[in-house]
Amino acid sequence: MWEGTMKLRLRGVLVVCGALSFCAICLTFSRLPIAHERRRPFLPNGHDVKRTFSVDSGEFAHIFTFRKRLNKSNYSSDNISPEMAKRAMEVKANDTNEDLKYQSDSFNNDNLNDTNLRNQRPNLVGSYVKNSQLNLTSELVDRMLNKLQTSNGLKFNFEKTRNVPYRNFLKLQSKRIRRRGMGLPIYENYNGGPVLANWERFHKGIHQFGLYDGDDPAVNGIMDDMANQQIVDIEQKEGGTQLKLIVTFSDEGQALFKPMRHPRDQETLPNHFYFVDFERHNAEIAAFHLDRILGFYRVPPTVGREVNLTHEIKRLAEPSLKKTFFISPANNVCFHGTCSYYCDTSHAVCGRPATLEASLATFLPPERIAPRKTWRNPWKRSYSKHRKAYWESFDDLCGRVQEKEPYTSGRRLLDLIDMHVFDFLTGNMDRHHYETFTDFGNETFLLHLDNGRAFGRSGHDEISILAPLYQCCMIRYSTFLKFVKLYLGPEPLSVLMRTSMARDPIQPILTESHIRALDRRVIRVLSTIHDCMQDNPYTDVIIDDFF
Ligand SMILES: Nc1ncnc2c1ncn2[C@@H]1O[C@H](COP(=O)(O)OP(=O)(O)OP(=O)(O)O)[C@@H](O)[C@H]1O
Ligand SMILES: [Mn+2]
Repeated sequence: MWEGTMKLRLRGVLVVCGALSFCAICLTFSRLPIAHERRRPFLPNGHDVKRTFSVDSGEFAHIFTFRKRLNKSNYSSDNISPEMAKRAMEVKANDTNEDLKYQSDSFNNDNLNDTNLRNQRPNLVGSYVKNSQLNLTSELVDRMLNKLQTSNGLKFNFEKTRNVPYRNFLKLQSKRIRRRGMGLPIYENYNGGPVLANWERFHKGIHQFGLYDGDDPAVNGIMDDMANQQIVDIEQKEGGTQLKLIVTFSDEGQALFKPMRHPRDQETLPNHFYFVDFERHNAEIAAFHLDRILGFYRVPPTVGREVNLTHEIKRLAEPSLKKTFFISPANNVCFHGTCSYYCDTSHAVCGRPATLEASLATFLPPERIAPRKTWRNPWKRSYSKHRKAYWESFDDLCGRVQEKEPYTSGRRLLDLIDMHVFDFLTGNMDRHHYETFTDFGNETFLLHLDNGRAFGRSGHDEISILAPLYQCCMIRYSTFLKFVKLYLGPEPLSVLMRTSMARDPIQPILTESHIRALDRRVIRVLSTIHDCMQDNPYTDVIIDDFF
C-alpha cells in the first residue's frame, strides 16, 4: 500500500518534472530566435544570409555568432580564465580610477596615473621626456612657415593657434571641414533592439568620410569591451600570409586577433626585407592611436589584451585549429594554426607559459552586407628581392596615375598621399592594397587596414614611403595644418601618442625610441613639403579640401 502510494507520488513528480523541463526547453527555443533576431541587421531583398553563412562563416560570423555559440559544447559562462579573473580584480581595484577606462577625451592626460597603468609590465618607455626638453626644430621648416604666413596670413595664421592644445585645434578644424556623408545603407533602417551594443553603434556610425567621429563614445566603449569582455568563440581567419583569428565576445562583437610575435624592443632584422618581416601586434595598436590623433579615423579601433591560450583560445577552437596546439620543450603553450606562409612548428606562437599578448581590431561589418573594394596601391613596392617598382626608378608616376580613374579628380589622390604620409610616420612599407566601402563610391576615405609591419626600425626614416608626396608635390590643406601644429606644439606627436597609448591594457605599446622617431618624422614630412615649394607655387602644393 505504502509502496503503491510512493510509486504514484514518484510518477507524479516525474510527470511534473518532465512538464517543467519541456516548458523550459520551449521557452529557451522560443527566446533564441528573438535574441538572435535582435542583432540581425536589416537585409535587402534576395540576400539569403543563411545560405551564405554556411558557405563562408567568417564573413557572416558577426551576425550569427549566437547560433554558433550554442553549438559549442565546451562553452560555459562561468568558465573564467586566470587572465579574466585577474582583469576583473584589476578593474575592481581601479574602479574609481577613471584613467583606466578609455575616455572620450583621449588626449587629456591631466590626471594620468602612470604607476597604476604600468602595473606589472616591463618598463620599456623609461622616463617621460618633457615637452620643453624636446628641441626639435628645423630652420628650413621655420622659413617655410614664415613665408606662408607672410604671403597668406589668413590661410596660414599659425601664430593664432600656436598656444591652443592639439586636441582643441583638431576639434576646431573638424568643425570647419566636417561634412557627415551618408552612412552604410544596410544600417539605415537598422534598429537592432532597445539597447545597441557598442560594436553595433560603431557599425551604424561608419560614414562616407570616416569610420567614426572623434567624439563618438562608441569607440571608447568598443575598446573597453574588447579589453574586458569574455571571449566566447574563436575562428581562424582565412587568407593572408600570417596567422590571424576572429574572436567573438559575449556581446557578439568581433575582432581580428593578431598574436604577439616579438618583444617590443626587437627591431626588424637588418637583413630582412619588408615583405618577410613578422607582423607586430603592438604596431596595429599604435597605428590606431596615431590615426585617431591625426583625426583621420581610417583605422578600426584596436586594443591589446593578454589572453590565456588554453582557456580563451584552444578551448573554443575548431578541431583543425585545436590540433596545432602543443607544449614546447620550455613547457609553454604554443600553436601555429594554418595559413599560407608562417604556420608551422618553427613559426608557432607561444605563451608564457599560457599567457600571450595580442592585438584586437574591431571587425568591420561583414563584406556581404557592406561590401568593400580592394584597390592596388599605385605606389606598391615590388615584393621582390631582385626587382624595383616603377616609381623607384622614374619620377613621373604621379602624372600617369592622375590620368586614370579614380585619381583624375576628387579626393582619391589626396587620400593616397595621406595614407603614405601616415605610413611614413609608422615606417610601414607593406601597403600593397587599400580598401574602400563600395556603397560610398569613389568620394570616400581609404581604410588603413593591416599596419602589422609598421614600427620595425626606430632609427631609420624610410623616405621612399613619401614618394607620392614628393612625386606629386601635393598635400591636403587640413593634413598640412595638422603637421604644422604637431611641429609647433605645445605638444609634439610623441607626447600625444604616449598619452593616448598609456590607456591600453598592455601598455607600454611602443618603445621610447619608436615614439621619439615620430617627432623626427613630422619634421621630415614638413621638409619634404618645403622642397616641393622650392619648385612649385604653394597654391599647387597645399590643396584646399572641404573633406
Ligand atoms: N578590422 C577588420 N575587420 C574586417 N576585416 C578585416 C579587418 N582588418 C583586416 N581585415 C581583412 O582581413 C584581411 C587580412 O588582414 P591583414 O591584411 O591585416 O592580414 P595579413 O596576414 O597581413 O594579410 P596579408 O598577408 O594579405 O597582408 C584584410 O585584407 C582585410 O580585408
Ligand atoms: Mn599584411
